[in-house]
Order: sequence, then structure tokens, then C-alpha cells
Amino acid sequence: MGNVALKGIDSDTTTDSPGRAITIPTDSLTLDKPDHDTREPPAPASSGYPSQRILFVTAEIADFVKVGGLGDVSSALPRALAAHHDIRVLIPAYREVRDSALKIRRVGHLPAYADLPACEIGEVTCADGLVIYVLLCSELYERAGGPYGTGPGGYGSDGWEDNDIRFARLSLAAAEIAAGHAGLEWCPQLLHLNDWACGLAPAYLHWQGHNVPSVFTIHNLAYQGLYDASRCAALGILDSAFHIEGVEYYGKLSFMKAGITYASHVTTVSATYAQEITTPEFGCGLDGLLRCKAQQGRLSGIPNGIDDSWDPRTDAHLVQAFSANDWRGKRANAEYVRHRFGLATSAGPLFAMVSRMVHQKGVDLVIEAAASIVQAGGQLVFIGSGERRVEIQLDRLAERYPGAVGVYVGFDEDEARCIYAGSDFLLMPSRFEPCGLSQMYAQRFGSLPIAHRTGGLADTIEDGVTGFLFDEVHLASFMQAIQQAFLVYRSTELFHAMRRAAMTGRYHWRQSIAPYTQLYQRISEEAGIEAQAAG
Ligand SMILES: Nc1ncnc2c1ncn2[C@@H]1O[C@H](COP(=O)(O)OP(=O)(O)O[C@H]2O[C@H](CO)[C@@H](O)[C@H](O)[C@H]2O)[C@@H](O)[C@H]1O
Repeated sequence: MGNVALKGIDSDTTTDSPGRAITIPTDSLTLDKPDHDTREPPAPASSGYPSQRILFVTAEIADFVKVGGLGDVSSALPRALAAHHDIRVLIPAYREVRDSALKIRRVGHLPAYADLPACEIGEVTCADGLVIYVLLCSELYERAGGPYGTGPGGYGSDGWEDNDIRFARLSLAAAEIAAGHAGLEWCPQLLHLNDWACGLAPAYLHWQGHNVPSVFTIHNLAYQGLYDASRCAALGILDSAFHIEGVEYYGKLSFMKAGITYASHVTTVSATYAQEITTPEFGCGLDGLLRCKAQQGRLSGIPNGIDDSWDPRTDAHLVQAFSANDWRGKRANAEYVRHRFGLATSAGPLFAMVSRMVHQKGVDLVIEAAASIVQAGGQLVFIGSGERRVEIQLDRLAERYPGAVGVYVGFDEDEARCIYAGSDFLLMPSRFEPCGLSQMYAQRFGSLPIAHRTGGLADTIEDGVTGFLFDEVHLASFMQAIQQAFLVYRSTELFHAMRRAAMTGRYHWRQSIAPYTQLYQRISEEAGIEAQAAG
């Protein structure tokens, strides 16, 4: 693949410093493409594999409650997999579930176990037919606040004081349903578990002697569900399981480690992150265990996708629909965002950050870069919530640069969609990023991501084609990428070519069906063989 300076662009406008031309791989360009092309490359066939009954277990789902990307995945992936499998979801019955208009039918009951209270299982059928089991236990789940605590922005175990009980209850419910002990008419053949909140499920299955295969997906290794060892008895965890090859992690009980240790297979949400977490730099103290899983062929990366609702031609949240080559609609969204955030009319580029405002996301770097962006004629909008200290810094930034920096501290998906549609560039200097959905949404909406070359960002952004990547999480490296973005912005033809390339949809959940299906089949066969051998 050759990298050449783009034909027809004045070389002066594509060079920021001697010898540093902005280049674009010629065979990736879609310069002559007439319109936004969302055709997917054909996904590898999954039809040769039998359909399975799968219980997808999660602490959040965008249908009811979403803190971040896990909520999106939990809503979209089971729906995509439903094309091939009988897949149902299990979530706690949070207040938002009870308050929704959907009818809850009581279908099962689970007894108390250790300090985990008895609970009931309700069944909800969404308008599109997706069946969601909800764990009814008002003392644990019906509260004013988020799924993990009152503070927004994290998947942490440091929120509600009884999160160990709340999520052990969820995990045990999943295990009991899989073992056929919940009184449901439906019994899964396989569990698909997500992040630390479900980590104890395969452990309970193992301790209770049930051979049900499970996939444990890591969406973010940094949030581990760590608790004092003295909590084991309350959660029904035997002393004999509290050791280095069980659930013990540097003297603490780790839900994340339980999931990794006892699940049949561990996945994470991009190929690069699957490799990164086997290193001390990204492994959060679990890299040794993860290296071992990788050597056994029990760790893989299956990238996230995005669903059909992310389409600028049809998204009803936007002030005006648009497509590639129809930039009037995109400009109308930019005007809306500028107006909404109190920014001045400007011919300069609009940079955006849509994110949980936490250390992972590198918002400190964006705050550092803000002065240079504004001085160069750019504007910035932020939407997000998270660490209070960061929120205050953002508010100060907006006060310092009235008309050039706008901040909304909070969570609002409709506004987030307008910002992806209205912005020219999305800033994502994440220190690590398991996959990242925001950069895919931005690309689909013609906003070019400027991102750290890590995890899923490295896998989903083509530097100089569909966005910009930089190598080191420090200001100088980030600023180089921002300077490239300014240069491209000034060269309309190149800018529009990159936008078109970014908008050409390549990341769809349909592409995840085959790899998950193949994995489900493999671990089911292995469980069957082991069961026969054991019998
Ligand atoms: N203030 C706000 N208002 C409205 N919407 C907001 C918002 N702040 C964030 N969002 C939305 O939240 C989602 C964020 O998803 P990401 O995947 O980019 O990151 P997150 O770290 O939450 O997810 C983790 O899990 C996912 C799923 O696997 C991985 O992709 C990711 O790398 C990992 O860190 C996007 O839908 C974004 O639009």
C-alpha cells in the first residue's frame, strides 16, 4: 500500500514542518465515492453452526440504564446475535426498569444464600422481541443513583457500599439460571458474562459442580471489583477458594479475577487490547494470569461494533440529516452545537470530547491543549461527567475562553449524537482504550477522531485516512496530531476525502456474530467432551 501526498493538494498546505507531509494511502481513499456508503463487507458465515440458548449477563443496558460503552454493547450485541441464537439478557431490576412502561412478568424465584437475599426473576419483552430477565430485589437494586453508585462516570466497585452483595447476587442468579434451579421454563446452554460485576458467576458454577460453558468479556480491566477478604463468607465463597489460583488478588477478593480464572474462555473487545492486557503496563496486576490464558488459547479479542441507529442520514436526533458530499446538513448540526454551547460563529474547526471524564480518557491532556487550540482558531465542546475535580477544571476552562470553549457536565445521549454530527474532530487521548465506541460513532458522523494509538483506537482508526493517531500520552505528541488536523482542515479537498473515508461504515455488530458463534461452539464442544470424560 503506497502512501503518497494527495493529488491536487498544494504541497504547502499539506506540510506542517520541513519533510512532514500529510499522506494518505491511495488505495483507502474514497474520493470519488458519490455518497455515504454504509455497505458492510460480508461477514464470515456463522450459518454452519448450531443455534444456542445463551444468557447474556450485564450490569447495564442502554434500554434502561447506561453509564458508558458497556450499556451500548449490552443493548446491541444480543440483538445482533439474536439473528442466529436464542439469546436472552439478565440485569438487575433497577428503579429505571421498574419505572419503565414495560410489563414485568414474574417467572422465577431464587432462595437466599449466605448473606445474599432471596429474589425473584421477572421477564420483560422489549418491543423488538428481545427477552430481558430482571432480578427483582428492591433492597439491593431500587435506588436513586447509578448502577454502581451515586457518582457518575465509573464502572467502579467503590460506589454503593454493598456492591459486593449486589453483584454477587447477580452472578449467583446467572449461575442458578444456568444450572436450571430458577424455575424458569427456559434454560441457557451457555453464559456470556460481562466485566467484574458478573465475575463470580463462573466461579459459583465451578464451586457447585455445574459444567456450563461460559464466556467472560473484559470491557475494562481497570475496574476489578476488589473487596476485603473478610467478605468471602457473606458471599458464600469457601475459604478453600481464597488462594492465588482462585479469587485471591494481593490479599483481596477480586470479582474480575474470578471471572478470568473460572470462565471457559475470556474475550476482550479488540485484538490490540487482548494483547496489551498480557503485559505489565496494561495488565492491572492480572497480566500473568492473562498470559497463561493466552498461551492456553483461552483469551481472544473480538471487536465491538456499532448499530444501525448511528446513521447521519436517518438519525432523528440530529437537527438535519446529512451524508457524505452533503455537508450542508453537517454544517447545520455544527451551528446547533455552537449555539447550544454558547460559542461564537466561526470558520475554524470544532473539536469535541464526549466521554466519561476520568483519568483513563486523558481529559487532562485536552485541558492542557485547549489554549493552543483556541489560539489557533479552533473551538472546543465537552460533554461528560466523572471525577468532580475534572468537571471543575472544565467549567473553569469555559469561563476562561467564553465563546470558544463550551462545557456540559452531565449525561445526555441526544446531545452526544448532535455533537458527533456537528463537530469536525473528536478528541480521544485515552491512556488505554479496550475498544472505544465514541471514535466509531464520530467517524460514522464525519467527525475525525484524534486519538492515542492504543487498544481498539489503534485497530479502528487509520492514521491520516479516517482520523489521526499519536504515539505517546504527552502533550507534545498529542499536539502534533492536532496540528495535522488543523492542516487537513485548511485543505478542503483533503478534509472532505478523510471525512468520506471515515464515514464509510466498516464496524458493525453483524461482523461480531461469526466470531462469537464460533467461540460459543468451541467451548460448548469442549464442555461436552469434558463432561463425557468426567462421566
Ligand atoms: N456525557 C455523555 N453523554 C452522553 N453519552 C455519553 C457521555 N459520555 C459518554 N457517552 C457515551 O458513552 C459511550 C462511551 O463508550 P466507550 O466505548 O467509548 O467508552 P467506555 O469507557 O464507557 O466503555 C468501556 O467499554 C466499552 C464497551 O466494550 C469499550 O468500548 C471501552 O473501550 C471501555 O472503556 C458512548 O456511547 C458515548 O457516546
